[in-house]
Amino acid sequence: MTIQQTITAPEPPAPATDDTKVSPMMQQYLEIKAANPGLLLFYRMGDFYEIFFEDAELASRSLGIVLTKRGKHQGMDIPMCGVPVVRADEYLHRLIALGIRVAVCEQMEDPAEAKKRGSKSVVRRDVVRVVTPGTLTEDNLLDARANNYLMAIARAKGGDRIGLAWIDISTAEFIVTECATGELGATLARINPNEVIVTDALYSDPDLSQLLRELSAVTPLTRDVFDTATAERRLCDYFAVATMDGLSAMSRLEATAAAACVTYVERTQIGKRIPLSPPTREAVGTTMAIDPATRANLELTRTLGGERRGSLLDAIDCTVTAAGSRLLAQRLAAPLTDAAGIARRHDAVAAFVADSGLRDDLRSALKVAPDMSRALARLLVGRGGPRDLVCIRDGVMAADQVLDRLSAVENLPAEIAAAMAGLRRPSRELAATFARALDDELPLMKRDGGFVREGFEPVLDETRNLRDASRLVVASMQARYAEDTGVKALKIRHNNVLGYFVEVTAQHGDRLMQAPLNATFIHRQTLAGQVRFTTSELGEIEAKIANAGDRALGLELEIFERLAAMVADDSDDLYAASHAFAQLDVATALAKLAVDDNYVRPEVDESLLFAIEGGRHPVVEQALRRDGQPFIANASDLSPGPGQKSGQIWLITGPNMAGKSTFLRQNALIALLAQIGSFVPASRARIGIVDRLFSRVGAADDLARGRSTFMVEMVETAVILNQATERALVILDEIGRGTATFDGLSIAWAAIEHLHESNRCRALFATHYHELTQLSAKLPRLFNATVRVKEWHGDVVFLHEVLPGSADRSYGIQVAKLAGLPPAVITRAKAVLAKLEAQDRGQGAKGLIDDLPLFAITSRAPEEERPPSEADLLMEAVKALHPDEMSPREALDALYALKAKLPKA
Ligand SMILES: Nc1ncnc2c1ncn2[C@@H]1O[C@H](COP(=O)(O)OP(=O)(O)OP(=O)(O)O)[C@@H](O)[C@H]1O
Repeated sequence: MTIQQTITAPEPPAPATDDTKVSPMMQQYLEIKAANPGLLLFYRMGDFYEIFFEDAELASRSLGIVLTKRGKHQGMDIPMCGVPVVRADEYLHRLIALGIRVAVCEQMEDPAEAKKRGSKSVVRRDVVRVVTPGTLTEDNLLDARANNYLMAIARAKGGDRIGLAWIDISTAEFIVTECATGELGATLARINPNEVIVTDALYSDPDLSQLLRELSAVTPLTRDVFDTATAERRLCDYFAVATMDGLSAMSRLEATAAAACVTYVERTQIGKRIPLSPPTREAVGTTMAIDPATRANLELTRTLGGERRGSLLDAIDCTVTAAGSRLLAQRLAAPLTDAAGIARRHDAVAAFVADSGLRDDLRSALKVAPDMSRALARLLVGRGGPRDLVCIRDGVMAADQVLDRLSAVENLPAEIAAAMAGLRRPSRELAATFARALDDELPLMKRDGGFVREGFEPVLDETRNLRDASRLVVASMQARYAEDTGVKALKIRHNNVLGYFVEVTAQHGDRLMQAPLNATFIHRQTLAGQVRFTTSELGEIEAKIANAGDRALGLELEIFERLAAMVADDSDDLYAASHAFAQLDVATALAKLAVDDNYVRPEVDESLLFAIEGGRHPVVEQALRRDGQPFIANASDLSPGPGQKSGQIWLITGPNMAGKSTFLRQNALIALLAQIGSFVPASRARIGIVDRLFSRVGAADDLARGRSTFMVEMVETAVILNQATERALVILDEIGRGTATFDGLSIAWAAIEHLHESNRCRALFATHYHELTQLSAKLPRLFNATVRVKEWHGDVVFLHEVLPGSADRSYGIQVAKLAGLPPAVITRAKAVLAKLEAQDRGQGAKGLIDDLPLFAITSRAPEEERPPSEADLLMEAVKALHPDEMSPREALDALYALKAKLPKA
């Protein structure tokens, strides 16, 4: 869903006349609202964020909270609703999920301060932060297992190239790249940003609007954010450097997008500088291209129903840390295409497969290691708490543990050695200081105090003693007052309104209000059952306690800032260590998966091989295992045959439910797993790098985009036939089934010829059009395979074995019977089928193969070259006539001339 919020500020208030008087507070609200267009305003009033006008209506609808009224504006009621500050995160989370951006406006001074300026003065307020889906840092607003990307898309006027930059504030990642407009969809699908920013103009560009509107949140911004002329300067300012040359080489478009990202971050974080790594350029062509339809069809990170459960990622994710899970998802989104890089990852997995003790020890250590990167990000933007500091301390300590364990092993592969180098980077002194400074029990917020360990800072200890000693004084005072007044039940209590006060039950109240006790006890409040007093002595001690308490808190906050500054100084090294943890987590997790599910190391090289022995489907296998069912392993071989230069196409026929789709998908997933650096579910796999993966499987309507099932199928097929090259792997399942039989068969027929002659890629093609198997007689790289079933007393038994050959029938009626169609329908269907088959006998497609020349030949005879027909000539002659300029005689002659051109009967 795309939401471009058009929350408009209410009309600015008219000058105050008697009936349109605007209160000073409302005046302030309207000014702040007008300064923050397009944002829903959370306006802090005491313990609530209040929301007014149209914002209130939107919030009430979106959050299901009660809409009330508060006062009047220009004679009309002001709609209002409120969110308690303590629950604000929960509500923010829901608004963000709907793509609504929120400006949080806080009270910038104590109400008492405002009062000093006059009784009518309004508390100073300001927007301290804009909360948007792509700029979150709070743990409770983020999905721990997924990256949270903000992406900027820039395009030069009239150009075809697009500059992209994306950042994850919570991990400091900052990446830029460029692509052609046509590749934008695939790139967006790969990165899967949580928020995209574009110019207003791009947002309404007809070429891109469809694509952009399908994203979860798109924020159109004014042109200045994407201004190319100032891009470099804005980047230099952000990174506090004189020139970007030293940071990274970027194209102008990339720099424009990168600058848009930092400007947007600055605008949303208001006054806080978010630390980001300098932008790195994503190397073009180093990852397998997978278009959005293929990602969706293969259910890589979500099932077609939108769930994580049941997806490939869910099946292979054995990571034990959130950062590891995020890295695995990133790798799955962008499999590598260089054999050396892939081998490096396989080496690491292999080392952990071979040494189960090492694997288990590391996993146990990683399990308790905290998510340092997100704690780091919070600390760096000034939103961190004491628990984030502890997270850093524990992270560095965990790094030592992991290093200890790894140091005991010899000859570790390069990927693990690199991770170890990352773990060594953070300063150990920092961890030691933190260990001395931080208490065992920690409050969530730094402003609650009490997180610095006793003994760390002598001045703090002294101040705390003073505060605590004064508290003891209060206790002894209570005993003395009880004695002096003779009221045993006298208590000294504290609340925020009265501060410290003496409380007695109503029956003793009078005594304290009379001489001589009234000289000491000053009456403050009478409640139903109690009477409350203060004394000057109590006032003094209260001031002392408050002072000492305030000073202790002030000292603690100073210490907090000192520690946070140490983190900031060491942030690059801490990020490196955090990434190293994630790398180790992914490598050990993939090793565990390989061992538990019996995966092997694939042999990946630059060839065009694709030979899988004993291949299985990673997700279906796990599902069947849970039901106690075995998965039948199957081989495939799309490698070029002897004397051939290009890979093969397998045409798979077989009954419904036999396992064709499963077989197709498993081969695609094996290639993908191999290239992310994982072992694969097979007994042996030899794979020549796949640079592009295409799949067209299943059929689904896309009514939201106004496309029928058949249209979706054809659009996706068109992409494949237009783009697949020799290094691609193509999976096509039942092309043409969404239309009339002969249309479908013809399309499938022509598509196979095109794949074979033009694309020359490795491909798997499943179909129920058995006529297509004839094509193997003409196409040397087309190989027929079938999924075996057995017929048993009229029923069908699925064996799920893929073998050379072709199926003679689809057993559709037997499958329908299994599905529970009424017996009468089954009997009737059998009769109809028998009749149809008898009629069709001898007239099938067998003749076609001889009658029709191959695709390659037909394509060489373009339509324009045929001689004009008589109808064409006639049309030309009619077009040449100009009736308005003709005399009746000329018109009659022309009519005779036309008649003469008609073919003689
Ligand atoms: N190799 C296998 N081993 C065990 N069970 C399998 C295997 N392949 C498929 N199955 C089971 O058979 C079911 C049907 O498989 P699949 O959807 O791949 O069939 P299909 O031939 O594509 O059917 P249709 O032509 O009706 O679309 C799967 O859900 C799975 O449970």
